[in-house]
Amino acid sequence: MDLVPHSYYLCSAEQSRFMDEKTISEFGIDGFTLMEIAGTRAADFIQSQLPSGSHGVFFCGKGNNAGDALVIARLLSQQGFKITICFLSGTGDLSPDTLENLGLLQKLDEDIELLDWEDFNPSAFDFIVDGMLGTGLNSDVRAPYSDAISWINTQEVPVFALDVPTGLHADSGLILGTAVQADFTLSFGALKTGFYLNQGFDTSGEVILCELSFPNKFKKPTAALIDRSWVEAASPSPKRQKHKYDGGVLYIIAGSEGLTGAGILAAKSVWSAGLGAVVLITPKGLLEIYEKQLVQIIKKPVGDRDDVYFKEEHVEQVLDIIAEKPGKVLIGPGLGRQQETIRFTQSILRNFEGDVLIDADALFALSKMENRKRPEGSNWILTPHPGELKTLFNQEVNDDFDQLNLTKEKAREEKITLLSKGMPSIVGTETGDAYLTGYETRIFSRAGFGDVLAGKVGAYWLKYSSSELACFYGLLDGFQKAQQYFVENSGSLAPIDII
Ligand SMILES: NC(=O)C1=CN([C@@H]2O[C@H](COP(=O)(O)OP(=O)(O)OC[C@H]3O[C@@H](n4cnc5c(N)ncnc54)[C@H](OP(=O)(O)O)[C@@H]3O)[C@@H](O)[C@H]2O)[C@@H](O)CC1
Ligand SMILES: Nc1ncnc2c1ncn2[C@@H]1O[C@H](COP(=O)(O)OP(=O)(O)O)[C@@H](O)[C@H]1O
Ligand SMILES: [K+]
Repeated sequence: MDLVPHSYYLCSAEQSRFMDEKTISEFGIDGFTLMEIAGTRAADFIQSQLPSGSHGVFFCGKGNNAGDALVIARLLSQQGFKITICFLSGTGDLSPDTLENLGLLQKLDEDIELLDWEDFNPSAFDFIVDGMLGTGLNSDVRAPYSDAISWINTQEVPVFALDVPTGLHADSGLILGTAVQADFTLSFGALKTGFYLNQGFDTSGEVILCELSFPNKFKKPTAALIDRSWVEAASPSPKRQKHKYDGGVLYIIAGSEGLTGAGILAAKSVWSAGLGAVVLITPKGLLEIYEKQLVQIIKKPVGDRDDVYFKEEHVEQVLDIIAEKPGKVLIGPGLGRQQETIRFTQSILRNFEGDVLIDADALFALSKMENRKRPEGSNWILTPHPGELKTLFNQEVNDDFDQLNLTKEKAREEKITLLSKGMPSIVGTETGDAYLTGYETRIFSRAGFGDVLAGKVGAYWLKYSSSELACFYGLLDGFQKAQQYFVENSGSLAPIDII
């Protein structure tokens, strides 16, 4: 995580509490001051979104999340905003800092309306602030909080959730009973993993980080968000090549009868990522198809003219080809699941002492392999989709939070790089770190996008010699091209559009 700016860290509720407590007890900035900073930053943002004079209703619980809301209410009232505050649990049991902030608000002598939920009179407000529950959420949302959420979610004005939308679990992104549907979530001190997992992505709206003065040494994240800005800053400049083979060769072992499309997409994707040398290894019976489709790519046929899928008898020939020039191997797209192909794949994986990206049907073969172990000196990147992830590790994956934990655990245990695809796609590293895509990946859930991604990751692996950077660039490249496509075209995205 050393290369990642702290603003891309993703934390759990416990990690947020840890930073909070350490900053208060060890570093010496008290909780009241932190709340003032949080509220000030949030008020600045809200003010930037709305005309002065707007009327906001602030829903407050009894914990510190409500304290943040009261700071914001105080600051905005001084800027000419009209304020209504509605307490869901009254004011008799407020946390100490929240109570103190209520006192400050009352001293202002402004026309601020303070009431309890029972007295709340729904009327026309210009915006809503959710200060009900933050990282203190500990069970399914109870009444009357759930009633307030139902009302909020029928309103058409902007909803600003403080720290976490009420009802959304900060770690897992699961909704506990019900949750506020936010337009903006103003996250304090660190982003939360839950914004990007499970229902979090669709519940949090636009996420804005409001930095607090936590010393960096207290920041211990669960994962980090993949973003082009820091990925580029963290990358060495790729070596300039004099000859096409200088950067190494990507050998693609892909395709079988009926599944040549996967090999074609992967090969085109590698080529378009700018790699100098790509070699597609194919059973000889399919050569003609590839000759027509992949003019610029070198093809190396193995076996006989009537071979239309890989067999164990091709292993020697394939091992000789991939040993010809330094490079890496991408194995899997469209291989099929014939028993002979599975044995072929397993034999390659057992015997090739180099770097391999294992995708699609090669993952299936790997999951059926007894005593699977990387040969000495080789590095592996695995790119399973959720189904393949379960089969590979023989473990149930109930939701995205499970997927994140399993990806981290298995990448570390097996000393591999694991790009676990989905919404979000998650990269686990051998050092036990995890990285998430924070963008919409459901646009890629059509056949073929996995092949394109595998090709890109393979190409970037050669370009940057880092399995992690390869995954980041592969993912970001696809996303960037997809965005570009949507700007320039209408209609649904196809794999070929992002090559
Ligand atoms: N301290 C700091 O430095 C800073 C902290 N910051 C802010 O503090 C927030 C965390 O504050 P917090 O820990 O007080 O928890 P918070 O989310 O307000 O609510 C806890 C209350 O909710 C209640 N409750 C729980 N579950 C419930 C349910 N299902 N349904 C109904 N009620 C439920 C629970 O009641 P109980 O169950 O215990 O009776 C408890 O009283 C954090 O998100 C950030 O906004 C920022 O200001 C930055 C500086
Ligand atoms: N650029 C990208 N960013 C994030 N995730 C991606 C990207 N490209 C592909 N994916 C992930 O890969 C999945 C497609 O892979 P997969 O299911 O294996 O498809 P295929 O049918 O091509 O094998 C997508 O649903 C998405 O989760
Ligand atoms: K909240």
